[in-house]
Amino acid sequence: MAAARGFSLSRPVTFVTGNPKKLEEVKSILGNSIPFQSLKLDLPELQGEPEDISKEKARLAAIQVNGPVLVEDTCLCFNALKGLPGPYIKWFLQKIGHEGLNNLLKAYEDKSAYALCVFSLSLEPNSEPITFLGKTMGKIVPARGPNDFGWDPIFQPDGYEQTYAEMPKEEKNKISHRSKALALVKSHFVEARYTFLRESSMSSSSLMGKG
Ligand SMILES: O=P(O)(O)OP(=O)(O)OP(=O)(O)OC[C@H]1O[C@@H](n2cnc3c(O)ncnc32)[C@H](O)[C@@H]1O
Ligand SMILES: [Mg+2]
Repeated sequence: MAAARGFSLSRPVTFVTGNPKKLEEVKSILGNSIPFQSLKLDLPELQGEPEDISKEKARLAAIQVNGPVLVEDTCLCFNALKGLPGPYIKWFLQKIGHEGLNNLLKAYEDKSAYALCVFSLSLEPNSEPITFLGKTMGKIVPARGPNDFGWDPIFQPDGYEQTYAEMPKEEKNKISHRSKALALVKSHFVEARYTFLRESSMSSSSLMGKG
C-alpha cells in the first residue's frame, strides 16, 4: 500500500520484537528520528520467503497491538546453500551453534553470505504492510569476538577484517543490514508526513521499560 501523505496514525508506531538486542540497535539507529514505542512479544516463527514472513508478522502484531506497528525479520543466507538457512537461521543457530554453521559450509569453497533484514510497517490492523529491505554482504568465518548477539561472531562483512561481533557497535550500526533497512524506514516517514491523532501520546518511551 502506498500510504497517503499525512495519513493519520492513531498513536506512535510500536516496534514489536521478542529480541532485546534488536531493540537496542533499533533504538540506537533511529534515535529521535521517528517517535516509537516498543513492545516485547514473541511472534510466531513463520515459514516462507523473507518478505512474506515479515509482512505476516506485521499483520499479526497489528492485530495484537490494535494500532500501527513496525516489525522485522532477519535472515542469514549462505550463497553456497542457495540462501539457506535464511529465515530459519534462529533454529540453526540454536541447534548447531557457530561451529555447526561453519561446518555446513565445509564442503564448499564459497563461504560468502549475506545478512538480510526486512522491516514491515502496518499502519492499522488489516492494512497491507509496507516493507523495507536492507542487505549486507560478507562471509562466514570461525567465531571471533564477544558472543552477545546471535550470529555476529561468524559474520565478517565485506571490506572489513573484523566480524560484526568484533566491531564497535557504532561501526556495525553504520553498515549493517538493519541500519540499511532503517534508512529506508526513516525516508518513508519523511515522505509520508504522518500525523498523529493523539499528539500528546507522542514519545519514544518504551513499553518494555526505560533504556
Ligand atoms: O521477535 P523477533 O523480532 O522475531 O526476534 P527473533 O530473535 O525471533 O529474530 P528473528 O525471528 O528475526 O530471527 C533471526 C535470528 O537471527 C538473530 N539475529 C537477528 N539480527 C541479528 C544481528 O544483527 N546479528 C546477529 N544475529 C542476529 C536472532 O538472534 C535470531 O536468532
Ligand atoms: Mg522471531
